[in-house]
Amino acid sequence: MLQQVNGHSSGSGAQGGESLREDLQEFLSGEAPLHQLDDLTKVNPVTLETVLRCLQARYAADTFYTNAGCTLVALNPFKPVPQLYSPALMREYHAAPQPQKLKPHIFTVGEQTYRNVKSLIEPVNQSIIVSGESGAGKTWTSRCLMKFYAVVAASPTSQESYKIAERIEQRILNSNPVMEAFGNACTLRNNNSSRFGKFIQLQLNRAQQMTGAAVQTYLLEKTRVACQASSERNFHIFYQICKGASMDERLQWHLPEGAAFFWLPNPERTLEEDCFEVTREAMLHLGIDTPAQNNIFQVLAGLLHLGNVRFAHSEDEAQPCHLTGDAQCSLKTSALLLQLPEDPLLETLRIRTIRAGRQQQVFQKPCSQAECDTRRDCVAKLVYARLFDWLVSVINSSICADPASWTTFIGLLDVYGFESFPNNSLEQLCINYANEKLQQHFVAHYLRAQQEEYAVEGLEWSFVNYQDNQTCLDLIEGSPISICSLINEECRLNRPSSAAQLQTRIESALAGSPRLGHNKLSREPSFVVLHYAGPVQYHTAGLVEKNKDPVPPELTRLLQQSQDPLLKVLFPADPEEKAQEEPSGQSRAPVLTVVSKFKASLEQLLQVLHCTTPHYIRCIKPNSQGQAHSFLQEEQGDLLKVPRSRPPAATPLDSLQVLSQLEACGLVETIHISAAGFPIRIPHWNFVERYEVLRRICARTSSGPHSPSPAEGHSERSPCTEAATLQAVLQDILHTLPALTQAAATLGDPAKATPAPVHCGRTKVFMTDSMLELLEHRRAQVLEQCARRIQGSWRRHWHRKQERQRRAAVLIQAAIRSWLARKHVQRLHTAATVIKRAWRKWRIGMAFLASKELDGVEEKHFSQVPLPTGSSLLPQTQTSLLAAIIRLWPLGLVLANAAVGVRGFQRKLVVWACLQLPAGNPSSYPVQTAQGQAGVTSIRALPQGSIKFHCRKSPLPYADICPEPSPYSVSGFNQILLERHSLGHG
Ligand SMILES: Nc1ncnc2c1ncn2[C@@H]1O[C@H](COP(=O)(O)OP(=O)(O)OP(=O)(O)O)[C@@H](O)[C@H]1O
Repeated sequence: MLQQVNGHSSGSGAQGGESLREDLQEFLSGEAPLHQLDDLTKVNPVTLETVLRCLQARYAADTFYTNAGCTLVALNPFKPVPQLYSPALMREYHAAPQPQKLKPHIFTVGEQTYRNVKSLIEPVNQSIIVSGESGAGKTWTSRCLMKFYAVVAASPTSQESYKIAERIEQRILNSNPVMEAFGNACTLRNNNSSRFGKFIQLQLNRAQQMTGAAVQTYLLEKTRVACQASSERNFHIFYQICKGASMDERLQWHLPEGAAFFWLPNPERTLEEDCFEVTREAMLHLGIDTPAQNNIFQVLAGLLHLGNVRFAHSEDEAQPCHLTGDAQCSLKTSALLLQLPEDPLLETLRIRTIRAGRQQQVFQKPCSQAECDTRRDCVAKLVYARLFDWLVSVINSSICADPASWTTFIGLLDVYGFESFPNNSLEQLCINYANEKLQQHFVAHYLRAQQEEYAVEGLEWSFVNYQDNQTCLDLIEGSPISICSLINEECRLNRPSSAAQLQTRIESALAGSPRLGHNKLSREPSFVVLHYAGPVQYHTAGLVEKNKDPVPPELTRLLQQSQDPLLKVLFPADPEEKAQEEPSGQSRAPVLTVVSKFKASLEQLLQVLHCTTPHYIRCIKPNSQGQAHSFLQEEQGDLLKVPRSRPPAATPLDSLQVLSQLEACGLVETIHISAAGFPIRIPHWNFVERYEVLRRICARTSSGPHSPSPAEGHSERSPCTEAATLQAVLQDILHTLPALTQAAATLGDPAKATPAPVHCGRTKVFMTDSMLELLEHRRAQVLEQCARRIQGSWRRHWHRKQERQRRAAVLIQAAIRSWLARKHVQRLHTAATVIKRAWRKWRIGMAFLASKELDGVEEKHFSQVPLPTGSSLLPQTQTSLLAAIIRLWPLGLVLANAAVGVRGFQRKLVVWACLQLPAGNPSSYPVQTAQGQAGVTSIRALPQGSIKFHCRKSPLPYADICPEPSPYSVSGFNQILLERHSLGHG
């Protein structure tokens, strides 16, 4: 379903699909992590994948029990789990006010059954059906449950009754090792595999105390006595006696140490189940005393020796087969141990007795080697099967309470799971037939439970259209024609028919059955039955013979001759039995075939189960290696190791086995039943929360009775928590669904145009996968539209924001630039002011220095300079003269120091030009130079503007240099006077 949902979003890529899937997974499964989900039906949606994931997560968290509706799924830990089955825990579950609120456990089931019995609500009797494949933990579970009842159902008031109860419980518990020793064997799949089915009835009195028990067994695999698959073993008891017998017993039973027996393969393997002492002890508790035990073990030793009796092929058909090698010795020992006459034993094994004609004339015909082997094996199987039945009857007589002393019971059915091997025969047909029957029983019960849930939610059951496995049962056991009836008919007619003929008969007679298949690729004659757990191919070869399970009457007669006390009990000389064992072709009595016997016992069992309240425990084997910490998950096709450091130890084939177990135990069927109804159950609030978007979108296009306007819808959102509003919103969403399906139809998806399979219960919305798919698809569309709108708005907003930011940036930049410019100007201004101030200061300093540099006599000296002749010069003339002096001082200097070449008039001209005296008589401006005179050597101007005459030779290096015309030209501390004009005007 999730894949389908993903299919819609495939356009958005695998990643998008994955995220949607996770999102949906999270939504459907709620917040709880998978390993915390106590009930597999709460895994939403209930698919194989999610169920496997949940089981795997729980297994990784060392949580081995999980509910699956009315079923408990038990994962085999394959390791001792401390305190998981402790008496303290038993008492805790027993004392809990609501044990179902504790963690799922077999004790929850145990306690539930116990309380049901106490409540006396019909049907009072309870049954627990423990199923699963070999090695999944059925026997373990049954054993633990028996211990649980032994603890909780034993609270007698008086000391005496306490002792009685304790003795009974001990006997019940002791029946386990005895039955396991005789009925269990080491197989490829389980070291302690039960080779029989059993139903244990724990009998309770009015005070719900365990007063006794009864065991019923089904289909013991007796062929194992004489025939074991390679790498497998015979029943445990044979190994126990060979390994555990004392020296005396070895002598008594002719079991020398290291003796080899054909029927004792792989004796070197030592298992914990090979504990002879435990078996003997338990037998003793059950009332089988030591002599009786010895008798049993002696017979078993006799059978082992019988297995060593080997026949050689006889060239002459008229002659019986000879014995090979040590066979004679083995025959002798076997006859001795079985207390049978040796010769009749050999003769019965080698010669067939035939009665023919009206007179019932007796003919004797030597058997072929194969027939001899079959007859020898038949003796062993017959003895062992009867011994086993006898043991069961002894156990029953030991543990069974007086019918008047018990009123109710709790039944424990430990039944072999569904089997499908490469080569399936009558045994698998019977086992799978039983599983089909139990599955039908389970389905009826599960559907009833479902019905109850729907009723609680106020839903009508008629929506669920589920076909159970009746068609398959019709094919197997139906009347008048079915597989069983056809096989029985072959036995009754006793006509020679080949395997191919049987196949043709079955196929032609049952051609109309939808559950009958045919494997065209199979070379062997076979037919295929489509079981609820998958198709199984049954080979027809040997089917009729196995069904007849013929016991030549002479073999029974022979065993009746035994002097052994046990064999005498097992094979009493019963005239009725004798008559029944007449050759079937001649007898008018109905043939008692394996199938008919099995069918009868199965019907009896189902009758019992129908009168009880059933409880189901499905045992699952997490891996085929029997390893702890590894769980195989089908989806990934590989080994999912809990601690990742461990190396992988299983192949993908194993992962298929995990899935097939889930199929075989009916878990897949449970899922299918869920799918036939409403596998998706979403609480109202969650539904509204997720799909409210649909309502708001659809409100624009359609106006349902509850559809508010979009604006209303918006304002309504917050009060949704109110129950009434929630209901209104829920109804609105549900009203949009027909429009959705219609839209899907117009878009050319007719599959989704079917009426919306959605039902609103009291607390949950129930729907099918397809509806969820449609809702999710529409939601994805709506979200996409919303996403587009959000993207558009966001882009617009973003662009506006960007524009605003750009403008702001420009503004900020301009402001900063102007601020910087102002700052710069300010700095320059400040700097200029500082410079100016410093400059002024410096100039003042310079002027001061300059003034100090000049001697202070000049002015005085100048004033004292004698006026030229004719001191009648006017002050104006004096000023002019002073100006001339000032203007001419450089020239004077030049001339005074000039080269010798300028003389006389030339010299005068130069002076004239220099002075720029007004035209006139130059002689009126006599020029005095310092040359040749001590006196003014330079004229300097102080910064203050006053003029000083330097009367002596200046030490300043620049005093002789012609000054620049610039008023700022400064070349020494004192300034060479340049302001000619100001001086002139001054
Ligand atoms: N709850 C458990 N805790 C620990 N180990 C377990 C548990 N259940 C089963 N096992 C282990 O798994 C093995 C097989 O279990 P068990 O014999 O009960 O399987 P089964 O389903 O009865 O097989 P079969 O049908 O062949 O008899 C046990 O011998 C035991 O080692």
